[in-house]
Amino acid sequence: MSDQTYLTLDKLTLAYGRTPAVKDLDLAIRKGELLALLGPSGCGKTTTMRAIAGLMSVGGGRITLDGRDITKLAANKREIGLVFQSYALFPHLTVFDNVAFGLKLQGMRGDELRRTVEGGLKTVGLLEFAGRKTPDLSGGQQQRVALARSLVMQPKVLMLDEPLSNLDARLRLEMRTELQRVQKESGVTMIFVTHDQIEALALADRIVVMRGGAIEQIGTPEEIYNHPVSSFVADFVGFENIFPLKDGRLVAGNTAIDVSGTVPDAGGLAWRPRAVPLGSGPLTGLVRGVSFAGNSREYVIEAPFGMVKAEVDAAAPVHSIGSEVRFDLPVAGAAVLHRFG
Ligand SMILES: Nc1ncnc2c1ncn2[C@@H]1O[C@H](COP(=O)(O)OP(=O)(O)OP(=O)(O)O)[C@@H](O)[C@H]1O
Repeated sequence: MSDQTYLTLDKLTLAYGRTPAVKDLDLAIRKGELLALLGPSGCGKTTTMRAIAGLMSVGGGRITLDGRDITKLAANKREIGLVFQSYALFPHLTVFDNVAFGLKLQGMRGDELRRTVEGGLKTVGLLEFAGRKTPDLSGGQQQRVALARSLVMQPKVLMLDEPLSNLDARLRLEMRTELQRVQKESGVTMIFVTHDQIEALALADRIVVMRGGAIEQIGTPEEIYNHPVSSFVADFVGFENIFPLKDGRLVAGNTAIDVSGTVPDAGGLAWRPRAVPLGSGPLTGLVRGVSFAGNSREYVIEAPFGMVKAEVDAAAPVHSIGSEVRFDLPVAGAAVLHRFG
């Protein structure tokens, strides 16, 4: 991956009629990067992707690809590939002919066509299926045909909209690894849209978390997972205990929470259940729920200021439902949030 910016969105503003969808979005994507657009439904991921692909007109701002302003360029001139949730394969054509389709339109024929299509099928591990009709393939295989069909066109950027959401859990895992491998091998710059944080964390080089048509945070999976900047991102990546700071104190409602450690000057603090020790500490609560999760046990504790979730080793002493338990929210184990709300 080069450090140079390859695709740039500059103050991009998008709307459907009078309904704004994306506002003043700035984003710089590097060549060869695998970038995830992550966020809840309606945050503007698909709209952003459609604008990059040239499928919707831009209300304001600029899109630059490989040094060229493509803001107003027709979709078919942008050299951007798209793989949709529904693979949109031709059912009456073989795998080979599906992958060959776009190349033929460009006038490629004969040996060159065969070599290119076979190369694409090899990349996605489907060479032996070249003669099959696409309805006779599994969902994951169809997805790979769609991927090969886009890859052989050698797009400057390949965009995938919820690429794994139609697959069952096992296939999704398999395709995740596959997508990552194909991206690294082909070196193509890839952007994928997802609302699944696990998928984004597992796959992407960098994640863009979107909220309400704007970027909430950009970072590596480690940065997003360990250092969410806001309560919104923390909540999205599985911090279940999130509290605001007011006047240098951690609070829930109007109640101050006694944490151990010095509270920083920030918008709030967040703990994953794993970071909440049980059995000792300055806080007390009642156990309202316990569930066994293999290596660990998950507790729901009712404290005077609200519910707290804790996860401890399954081998640790069990606290039964209804019992009082001591616990801690140690500042040292918290993610410090710049913004709350
Ligand atoms: N065709 C449309 N007409 C009017 N408004 C639209 C249209 N498509 C999307 N919107 C609105 O634009 C905003 C952004 O939608 P968008 O589809 O980009 O979100 P998303 O993050 O991709 O969501 P999802 O994960 O549900 O696909 C939303 O408020 C949505 O209601």
